[in-house]
Amino acid sequence: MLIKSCAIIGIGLIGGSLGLALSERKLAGYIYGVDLNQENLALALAAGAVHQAAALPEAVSHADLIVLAAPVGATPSLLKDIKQFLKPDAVVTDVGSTKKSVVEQAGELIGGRFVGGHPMTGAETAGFSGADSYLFENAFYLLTPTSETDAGAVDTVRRLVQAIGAVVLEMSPQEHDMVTAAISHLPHFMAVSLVAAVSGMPVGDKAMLLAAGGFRDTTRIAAGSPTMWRDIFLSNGDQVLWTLDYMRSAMDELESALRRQDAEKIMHILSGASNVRKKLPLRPKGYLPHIYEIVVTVPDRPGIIAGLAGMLGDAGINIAEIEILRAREGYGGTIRVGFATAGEQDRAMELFQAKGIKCRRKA
Ligand SMILES: NC(=O)C1=CN([C@@H]2O[C@H](COP(=O)(O)OP(=O)(O)OC[C@H]3O[C@@H](n4cnc5c(N)ncnc54)[C@H](O)[C@@H]3O)[C@@H](O)[C@H]2O)C=CC1
Ligand SMILES: O=C(O)C(=O)Cc1ccc(O)cc1
Repeated sequence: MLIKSCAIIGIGLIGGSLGLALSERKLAGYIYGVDLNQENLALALAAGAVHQAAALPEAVSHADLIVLAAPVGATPSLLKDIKQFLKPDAVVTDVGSTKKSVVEQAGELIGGRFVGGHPMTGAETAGFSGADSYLFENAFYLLTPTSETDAGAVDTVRRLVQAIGAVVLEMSPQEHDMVTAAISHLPHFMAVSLVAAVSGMPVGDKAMLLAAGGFRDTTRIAAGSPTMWRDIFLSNGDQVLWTLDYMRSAMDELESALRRQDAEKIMHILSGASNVRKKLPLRPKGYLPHIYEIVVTVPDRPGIIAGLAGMLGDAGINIAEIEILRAREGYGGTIRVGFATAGEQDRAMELFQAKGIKCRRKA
């Protein structure tokens, strides 16, 4: 056990997943859940993510660790609310998607015992019903201590984050907000704008009916919680606007090449993006062990994944990772299967090939 008593304020997707991860791994002796939403509290209690649903004063006054996991717009008033009830040596952290303003406010209100945190993992489903105790496994978890932050408090949060299976990266709140504006907030801005733009076109209704592949992939995150994303945009407005300047120049460049019918320039831009996209790491390379992968193409039939998993299981081959890369109704799917060793990868290839299943080694 790392923490005797913990209070999670906001027991939705992230707070709930944290509660599950802490309780299943027995990392916290007692977990209080605080939320305005009674349904989320009841679900969290029933699933064992918290031991007790409590009011904020009771939870905070007993807790050694307080985790703020409500949307970032609620954090400033929560910091004020918890201040008067904190035990003298309690550590406070948050999971919010933006860091600079929260870390500044927390520094003023709470001092060095606040450690800014941000798990780089999640989903577009809000609320406890989407909570998952494995959410943090192998995910980057950003911590943003400053020169004012207490080293012991950082150590407490770092050990807890590592214990739930995440990979800690430390950076300044300012750098955090620039990086996440680029890889998370700008993509969300673009996904939302893409949905709005296409819905507003005269062909919008028919286009939505046919939307598949590219449109679906590019807009998945637009289904995320409007409350959460409103707060993120408002709290990181300057950095999001800064990334939009880059976005506009990139779009202008492609647009002007198109207006000029400049095939060579268009090709150059497309190839450049294609090369960068293909090299995106699937997982934090260098932090986790190498995974030996194969890609399997199978018909779209009920039970097909269970069939593949069963064949591997019968042969004593352990699956380290499995991911559906593509699944189109009626067209079959492509599945990436990862193994811990090259030997298991070889044996899986032989097994599938012997059964006539289309597969290839992933480079
Ligand atoms: N959803 C995601 O993929 C990720 C979200 N985050 C951050 O995590 C935080 C929580 O997000 P989610 O769990 O996704 O949202 P959620 O909507 O699933 O959960 C938030 C919970 O906070 C509660 N809440 C709101 N105001 C409150 C208040 N004043 N006092 C107590 N409870 C309150 C809500 O009732 C809700 O149950 C946000 O700051 C978000 O930016 C960070 C990483 C990923
Ligand atoms: O659904 C996804 O792909 C996400 O990227 C989830 C997410 C949303 C907000 C964050 O601050 C971090 C991760």
